[in-house]
Amino acid sequence: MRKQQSSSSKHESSKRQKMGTQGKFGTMMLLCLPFLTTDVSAFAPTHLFLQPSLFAGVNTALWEQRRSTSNRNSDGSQKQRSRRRRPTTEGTGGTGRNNNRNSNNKNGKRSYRVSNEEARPILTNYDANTSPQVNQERLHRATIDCGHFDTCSGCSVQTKIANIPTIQSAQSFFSSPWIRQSILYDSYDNNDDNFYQVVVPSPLTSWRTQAKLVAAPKSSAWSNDGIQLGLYRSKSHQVVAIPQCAVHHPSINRAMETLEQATAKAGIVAYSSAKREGALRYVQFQVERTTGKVSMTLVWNAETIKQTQPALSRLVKELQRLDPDLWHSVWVNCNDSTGNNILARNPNRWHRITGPEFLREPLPVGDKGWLYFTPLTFRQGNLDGFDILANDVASLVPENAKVCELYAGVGLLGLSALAHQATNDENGLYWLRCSDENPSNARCFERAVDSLPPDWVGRGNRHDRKKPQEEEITIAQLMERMQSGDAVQAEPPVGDKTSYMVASAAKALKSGQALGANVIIVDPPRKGLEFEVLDELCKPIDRHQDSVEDVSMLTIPDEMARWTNDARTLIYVSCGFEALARDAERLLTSKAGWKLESATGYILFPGSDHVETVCVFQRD
Ligand SMILES: C[S@@+](CC[C@H](N)C(=O)[O-])C[C@H]1O[C@@H](n2cnc3c(N)ncnc32)[C@H](O)[C@@H]1O
Repeated sequence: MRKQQSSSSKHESSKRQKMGTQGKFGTMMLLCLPFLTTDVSAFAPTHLFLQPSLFAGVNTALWEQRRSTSNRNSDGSQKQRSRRRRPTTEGTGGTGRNNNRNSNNKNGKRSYRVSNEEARPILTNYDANTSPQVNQERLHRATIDCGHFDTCSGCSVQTKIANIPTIQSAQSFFSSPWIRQSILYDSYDNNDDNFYQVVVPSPLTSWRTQAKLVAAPKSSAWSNDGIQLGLYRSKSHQVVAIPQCAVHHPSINRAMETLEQATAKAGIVAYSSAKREGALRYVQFQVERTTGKVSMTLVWNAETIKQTQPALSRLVKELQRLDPDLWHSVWVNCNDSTGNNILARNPNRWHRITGPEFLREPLPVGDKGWLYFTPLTFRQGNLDGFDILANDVASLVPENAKVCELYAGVGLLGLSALAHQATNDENGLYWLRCSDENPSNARCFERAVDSLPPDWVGRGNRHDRKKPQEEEITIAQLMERMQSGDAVQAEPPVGDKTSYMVASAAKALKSGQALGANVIIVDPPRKGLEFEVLDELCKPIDRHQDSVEDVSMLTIPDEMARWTNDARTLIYVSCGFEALARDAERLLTSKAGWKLESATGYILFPGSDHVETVCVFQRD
């Protein structure tokens, strides 16, 4: 007989949340196809189809108010902020990492100190990036001032950076009469135009810690005098060089210059799509902020690593000779396809040539824990800015919540919520279940959880725990199993409170990932939620469905289950406003009972026509 679980709610701290059921989380890891590719359309500016209304200025007051209230204890006192200044940081202002890369070597280039293994830098720039005055300055007065502005397609504005079509569309959307009907009554005065807030959570320049660039021949003749890197000119295949790009982290510009020199020395030829010959197609640079070092992925026109030789070895040698301190790691992605994908998706096409596998970034909340990334995993383009967004999302999650995070990547948002609770509240999250379809994330997640205090993640001594999997399995093997339709069962790789499922969001839901969860966090790709996920979220609550946490405990057939039945809060993080508008419209016009509590636009890519939006939906 299936066991029914009882509801328990220890805390009254959240006015809206009723806690779900107790119990342990099921252990299945489902595997499915990863989508690791990025389309070349990512190089072109985004297009919006919503009609912009008159640009009427941007609002920030509510965001500031929400931030200050969410950071208060139940008695109204200010919660203790965990972002104490890092003792090892010299000087005033700036982040620990900035201070870590402020000296010059004899070539006039910055030299880098690798941070001490034990010292974990914290967000010393948190206060500046959330200051209302700084925000106003960034929105209205600051300029990007880049020499490439006239020719480069990357930026569309240099000043008044919120004056972009996407934000105009968002303002129009969130102030439309029907949306006003859908706003949670106590969060908003209907006559007030300030519901939608816009903030700039990082400086306007040097924010880009990840860049994908096109390789083109340096001279017009297709000779081997090296390559130049840049972006496609708008609506063309002509490449514009951007050596002094003002929004790049300085390490990216330095890496561009070094790679260009090295290709000339090593005689590397850029790929020509017209002739279908040449070697280097694209390059991805990812900066590890604490060290300023760069992980570089060379996208090579080859099927196998063997075909890259001996040119690749010559190039890597040259890179090490020219700037040995710069490189964190060098990877090759063998991509000989004729399609639009920048990166070949098959893990067998990825090869780590030098350096460590993982890039490490401080968890955005608190002063403990790390996040781990590889070039095969998704990583935000503006990590400083996303740190603020993650803090905001974390503070929206009620105490003792059961959180299901879909499209979780390496678990950045969910683990931030866990750290926020552990740092500020007595009881922390009840549990956190993350999932993503890319199998490379699971190991990064496990490492991140391993870097947290054991009691945060619900285990005694992490060194005593049993091995997560009996058999060692590579990403390529996982991929093969998924392609043959197999699912792999494994013990949860991490403590009792946290787990990771490798599955599409739709599959994760239908295997019970959100059963019992009162909070769901979604951060889908630009195209928005999968249809099946949206469909589930649009179903009204079935009051007769038992609140259970595991599919095996359902007392109804799976086909009749409502897989998000326990969710009362939905936090939707969106990088594609058009898709968000579509999904929000469906959620709010469905019978699911969702109301919109808040909508905040984060200008995460200052200069470009892009806004990241966080919408909070609630239902009783
Ligand atoms: C915008 S990223 C967000 C990741 C994470 N929140 C972060 O900030 O690092 C979107 C994630 O969705 C994943 N993804 C894309 N399509 C998916 C699908 N159908 N089901 C599950 N995950 C998917 C990608 O692998 C990627 O990790």
